[in-house]
Order: sequence, then structure tokens, then C-alpha cells
Amino acid sequence: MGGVEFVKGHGTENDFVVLPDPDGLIDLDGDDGRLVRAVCHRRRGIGADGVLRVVRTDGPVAAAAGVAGGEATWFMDYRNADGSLAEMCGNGIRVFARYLVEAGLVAPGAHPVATRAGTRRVTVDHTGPVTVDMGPAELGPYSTTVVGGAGGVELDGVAVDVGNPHLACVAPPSVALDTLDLARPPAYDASLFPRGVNVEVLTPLVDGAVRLRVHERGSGETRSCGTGTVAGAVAALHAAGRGTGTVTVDTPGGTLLVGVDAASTTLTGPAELVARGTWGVPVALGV
Ligand SMILES: N[C@@H](CCC[C@H](N)C(=O)O)C(=O)O
Repeated sequence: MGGVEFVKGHGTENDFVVLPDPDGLIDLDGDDGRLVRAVCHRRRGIGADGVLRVVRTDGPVAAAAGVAGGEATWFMDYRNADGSLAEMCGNGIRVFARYLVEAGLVAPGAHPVATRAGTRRVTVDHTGPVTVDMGPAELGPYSTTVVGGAGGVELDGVAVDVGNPHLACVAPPSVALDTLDLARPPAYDASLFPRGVNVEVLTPLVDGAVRLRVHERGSGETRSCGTGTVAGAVAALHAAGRGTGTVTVDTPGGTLLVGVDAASTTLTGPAELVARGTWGVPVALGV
């Protein structure tokens, strides 16, 4: 019986199936990402918020994605659970880097990893927290969202580009963060976000910390989102009249640390590999 080798991992409970595919032999695009949807399915598949394909930067997958490897040997080819592509994944890239170390593909240390949003430098060892230079996070226009469907809660937010699109909403104290319905896709201004958007709701900055929940484009509500955490930290600092600082972000899945300076942002948090095996691809997928 054939199958696909995989590793399962998570970063603050944002979970991923890692697919080692150095030469890009697996077809992840066929039938609008049906293979990705199948492997991420929580009952019929392995279950995950997304897929991290580990593929070489000098092969056809990176070339087709328009990714210039530069000094990076490895390209994180990220897919959301619904099969859609995303430019960047802040929790995923830490898991990806941990996989590279555990697989012996890189030594512990600082390494460039290619993504659709550009190359990111990741500092990783075998067990400790992983730090990613996430690049600049660009503040955009203010906008609004409605969470919880028709008759839901309207919130003001600000667009933040972290390589992928976010609408980060610092909620007033009258909004009970824990009771918001973020399972349903929040409404947003499609003219501002033509490729969709990840929506974060967070508490105002108090003593350098916020609490944050997220609905991710292509995956639904997740326990954490690394790029969303950076977007939330930037929005919280902005709401407090600041452009730089360090923010501790508590998500339902765990705690992350974000650094924001004038030129760039950093994200530090855990990355764990929890299982490995062979996925017996459903015959109907014809793989
Ligand atoms: N969970 C990720 C973000 C994954 C991509 C996102 N859903 C999108 O479509 O932009 C993270 O940790 O950053």
C-alpha cells in the first residue's frame, strides 16, 4: 500500500501536517486542493489547520510559486485547511523550522526560510522557543467587521499586512472576548480585502499584554495565529499611541511574544512535533 509520509506538529495549538516533499512530487493543487482538504479533515483525515509542504527552493514548486530562494534552501509551501494558498504562517514557520532541525536538514541556529511573502530568518534549536524575524508589519486603513453573523457584534479594526492580510480589532471593554462567536466567518469589506482576510479580536494593551482570538481565512477559528498575533500586537501598540514595543499575546492555545521596532517585527513561541507516520491516501483521491 502506498501513502504519504507526514509529521504532525503545532505551535500554540495552531496545528499542521508537515509533508516532506523535497522535489515537489505531490500534487497539492489538483481539484482545488482536494488532497489538502482531505488530510486536514478532523474526522476523515489526520486533522489540521493547514499543511506545510517542505520543498526545495531550486525545484519546480518554488519556481511555479514565483519564490526566489536566494540564500534559502527550503520553501515553506503553506496551504490552509480548505486548500487555499496563503503567503505566510507565523506559527507554521516555527514548526517548519523545528522539522528541518529534527530531520537533519539544517543544524540548530539561524536559517533563512523561503515563503510566498519573502524570506524569513528563523532561529531554532531542538527543544526551545523558536524566534522568527517576521519582517515589517504595515498598518493600513481602518475598517469594520461583524462577528457572529447577522445581528452579531460590530467591531472597528485596522488593516495590518504581515505578508498576509489581517483586520485587527482592539475591542472596547464592553465586548466580552470569550463569548464572541468566531466560528462563523466574520463579515468584512471585500473591496479592502479582495483576497479575504484573517480577523483578530483582542483586548487593549495593559501592562504590555493582550488576549487575542482569531478567525483565519481558509481555516476558521483557530487556537492561535502567529501572523495574527503580530498584527494584533501592532494594532494594540498603535491604539496606545505607540509604534514600537514588546507585547505578550495570550491566545486560547498559548502565549507568544512579539517585538515591534521601526524596521521589523519578531515572533517568539513554541513549536512541537507530536507524531509521524504514513497517511493512507483515500483511493478516491487517486494518489
Ligand atoms: N495560522 C497562520 C496563518 C495561516 C494563513 C492564514 N490563514 C491566511 O490565509 O492568511 C499563522 O500562524 O500565521
